Amino acid sequence: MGSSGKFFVGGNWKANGTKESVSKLVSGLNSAQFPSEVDVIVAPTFIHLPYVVENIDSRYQVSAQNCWVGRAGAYTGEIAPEQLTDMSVPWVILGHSERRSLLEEGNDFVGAKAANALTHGLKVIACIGETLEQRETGHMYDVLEGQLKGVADNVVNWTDVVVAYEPVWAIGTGKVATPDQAQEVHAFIRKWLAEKVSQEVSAATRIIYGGSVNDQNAAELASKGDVDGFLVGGASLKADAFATICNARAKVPA
Ligand SMILES: O=C[C@H](O)COP(=O)(O)O
Repeated sequence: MGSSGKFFVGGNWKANGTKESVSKLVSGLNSAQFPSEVDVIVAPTFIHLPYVVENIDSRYQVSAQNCWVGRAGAYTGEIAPEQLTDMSVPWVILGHSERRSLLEEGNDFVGAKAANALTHGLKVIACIGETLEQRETGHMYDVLEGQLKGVADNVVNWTDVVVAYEPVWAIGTGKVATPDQAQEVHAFIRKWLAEKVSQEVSAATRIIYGGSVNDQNAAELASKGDVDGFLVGGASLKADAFATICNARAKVPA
């Protein structure tokens, strides 16, 4: 059973884009068609956020890809949540596996960042996911539980939290999880939320899938009951492909 919320598609642009390519992408997205029953979020780099906030049409919501764990202040190179809300950026992606592995962000740190972001009025896309080695050695569910616990130990109100399941082995590799693999883990996450947080949070929280989602595979993944949307990397840099993914729930796979 999926969440009671709207289907959700996020585009994580990662460290991609130039003034020229971002302008072309925004204009392509402004011409794209998708149903109003889908929440569509785009997450440019910090440096491109003001341009995107100013120029993308109001059907889209804008997200940062990270924020600081505390208030604004003497934290060189960081951006605090209240600075994002001041710039009309309502969302932030936290705990992406690239930050967990490259910057050694741990479960509790990600949870603390999520709590801080929520306190300052941001909505949070909280990412979790296992590596191939963790999956193949039977540690997948322990890893996912630890990551979920990091969020649950810190976050009190889940209303503005979306959980993104992104198996590390599927990110940017072209090796998408099968619809059944995604459904199995999403169902596990929903059950965990019901048991460890509350039935209400489990029923209302959107659990989205990320990892090599594209315009060819999105509809079949979206047909799974517990897949409430996607977090898209590479394919979100192409307006046409991204628009197709935004329409995935409406399509019946062949
Ligand atoms: O945040 C998005 C994910 O890392 C997925 O990236 P990808 O679609 O390029 O595999």
